[in-house]
Parts: sequence; C-alpha cells; structure tokens
Amino acid sequence: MQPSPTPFDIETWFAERTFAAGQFDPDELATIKAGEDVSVSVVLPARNESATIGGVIDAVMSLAGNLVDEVVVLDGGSSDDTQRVAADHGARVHTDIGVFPDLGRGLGKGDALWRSLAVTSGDIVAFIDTDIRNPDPRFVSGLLGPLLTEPDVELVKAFYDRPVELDGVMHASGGGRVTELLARPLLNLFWPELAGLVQPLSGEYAGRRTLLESIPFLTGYGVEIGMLIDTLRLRGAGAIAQVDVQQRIHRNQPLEALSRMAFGVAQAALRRLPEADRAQLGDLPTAYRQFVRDDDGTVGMSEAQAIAIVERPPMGSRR
Ligand SMILES: O=c1ccn([C@@H]2O[C@H](COP(=O)(O)OP(=O)(O)O)[C@@H](O)[C@H]2O)c(=O)[nH]1
Ligand SMILES: O=C(O)[C@@H](COP(=O)(O)O)O[C@H]1O[C@H](CO)[C@@H](O)[C@H](O)[C@H]1O
Repeated sequence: MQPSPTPFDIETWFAERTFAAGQFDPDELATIKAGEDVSVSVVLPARNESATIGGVIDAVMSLAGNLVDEVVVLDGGSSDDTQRVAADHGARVHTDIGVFPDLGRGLGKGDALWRSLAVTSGDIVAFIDTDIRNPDPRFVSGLLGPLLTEPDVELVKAFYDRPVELDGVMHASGGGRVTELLARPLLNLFWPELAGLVQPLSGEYAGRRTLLESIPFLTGYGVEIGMLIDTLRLRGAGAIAQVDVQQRIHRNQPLEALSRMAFGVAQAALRRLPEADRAQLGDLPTAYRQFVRDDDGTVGMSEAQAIAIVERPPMGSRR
C-alpha cells in the first residue's frame, strides 16, 4: 500500500523554506554557481522609472561577472528617459513590443516579464522592480541563495519590511496594501499552502527557467499571484521558498491606482480557483469603475476602465 503523503504542515514549510539574505555570501554563491555551471539573468521590468532605475541597475551590476551573467531592462513603453538611463548604467534594454511585435504592445508588467524570457538565457532568472529607492545587491544574492543551495527549490520570493509614504509622510510600516487586504486573505482562503509567504506579491523573485517556461504568465499585475498558484499546482509548496532582505522602500501608488491593481490581482486569483468553484464563476467582468468627487462636491462614477488579465502560454510551448 502506498504510504500516505505527509500532510502539509505550514510550520514545517515555514521553517524549511524561509531564509535570510545574510546567510548567503555572494562569493561563496559564485563558487557554487561556477561549480554547477549555472547562468543567471536579472530582468528589470520598467515603465517610467528614470528616477530610480539607475540605482537599481548599479546594485545589480555590482554582482555582474560573479553571480550575475546578464542584466536586461524590459521597458513597458516608458515616456520618460528610462531607456537612456538604463543603457547609460550598462543594462541591455528591450521594449515589450520589440520582443514580439506580432503581439503588439505589452499588456502590463506580467507581459513584460513573460516576454523577457525570450530575450534572456539564464538558467535562473531573477526579477527586480525598478521603483526601489533602497536597492541593494542582497536583493539578488538573497534570491539566488536558496536556488544555488537547495535543489528542490524552484522559485524564491523576497520579503521585507515595507514602509509606505502617504501624503509625503514616510511611515515605518503599512506598505503592501494589496498584499494585506486582498492577496494574503485570498491565499489563506483558497491556497492555504501559500499562507506562509510573507510577501506573496513582492516584485523581487527568482526562478529556475525550467519552471518559468513551464507555466503561463498572467499579464498586468496578476503575474505574481498567478505564478505562485501555478507553481504550487505544478511543483508543490516545497518548490517555493522565501528570503528575508530586511526592508524595501519603493514608490507607493495612490489608493485608486492600487484599487485597479487589486482588480487585476483578484481576477488572476479567481481564474485559478479549483475547477469546481471556477465553473460557477463564468466569464469574469473586466470593466472597472471608480468614483470621484467633483469640485462641486458631487460624487461621480468614472468611465468603465478595461482591466483585462490575459493569459500568455508557457514560453516553452513557443520554442
Ligand atoms: O505596465 C507596467 C507596470 C509596472 N511595471 C514595472 O513593474 C514594477 C512594479 O510596478 P509598480 O511600481 O507599478 O507596482 P507597485 O510596486 O506599486 O506595486 C516597476 O518596476 C514598474 O516599473 C512595468 O514594467 N510595466
Ligand atoms: O504588495 C502590494 O500590495 C503592492 C502595493 O504596495 P504598496 O502598498 O504601494 O507598498 O505592491 C506589489 O504588488 C504588485 C502586484 O503584484 C507587484 O507587481 C509589485 O511588484 C509589488 O510591489
């Protein structure tokens, strides 16, 4: 009789799959990397990040030639001089529409990350947001640590304390609003094996290409929660790890922007509901309305905004 699989225990998962960036020495990782003949690409998604992308690239470049083999900025249609700043700091720059012109302009962050797989070659691909104000090499070395030392780990998410700037005032905590108010409750409700992730929506993560090219990428802001659920389904919770990189300060979008983001994250999660529940949902609406108070004090309804989450197929199926 087959032994019954050990029941999933979140405390065990947390103990075995939670790391700290400080436990990984970049030089020691570089030695392991060379010995395993593993290559590493760092992908920096960017849309109008000229103010911060240079610092992010510099932090990543400090590991180039050692831990990092290529640094690619995937620009999602910036109207500022993001692309020039990125090139000046030594990154290779691609535009989303330039990667797959036949698919037209990119459909947000998730589409940019999916397209980046076609213009990078690393066995490991690390994604780092470019709106970070306190970039540090540990964001990259911390992500690579578990992937270079734990063969069963295939996806690593960063976590950190998240200060938030509201009305020009920096608060020591309170960031990750969509994470705390939508993503983590949904994961606890429908995917409890992912409940141990401190920052499931963090924009800093790294995965083995063999995994990343085996799963679909949801476009827009659905990419992170979609990737977690798809990795859980395809590889199990043991393939997912997280690393503490202490603190991340990034540009905090206004609440109405996060409301639109949450609409996308919710669509992504609901699309991934187990089939039985999914069948009841039918086609999800993709038009989103918000409310504004006019100067004369009356509340108005905004035009419906199309925020559709599209599913890009596993990149491996295009090769
Ligand atoms: O259509 C988009 C939207 C965002 N981003 C990038 O994705 C990262 C996270 O996006 P954002 O800052 O908008 O999200 P937040 O961090 O506020 O959740 C940043 O590097 C953005 O430049 C992108 O490449 N394309
Ligand atoms: O975590 C969150 O709630 C949002 C918003 O963060 P803040 O409330 O502005 O600190 O930020 C994340 O979510 C996006 C959607 O998954 C990711 O793309 C971002 O990289 C991540 O910063």
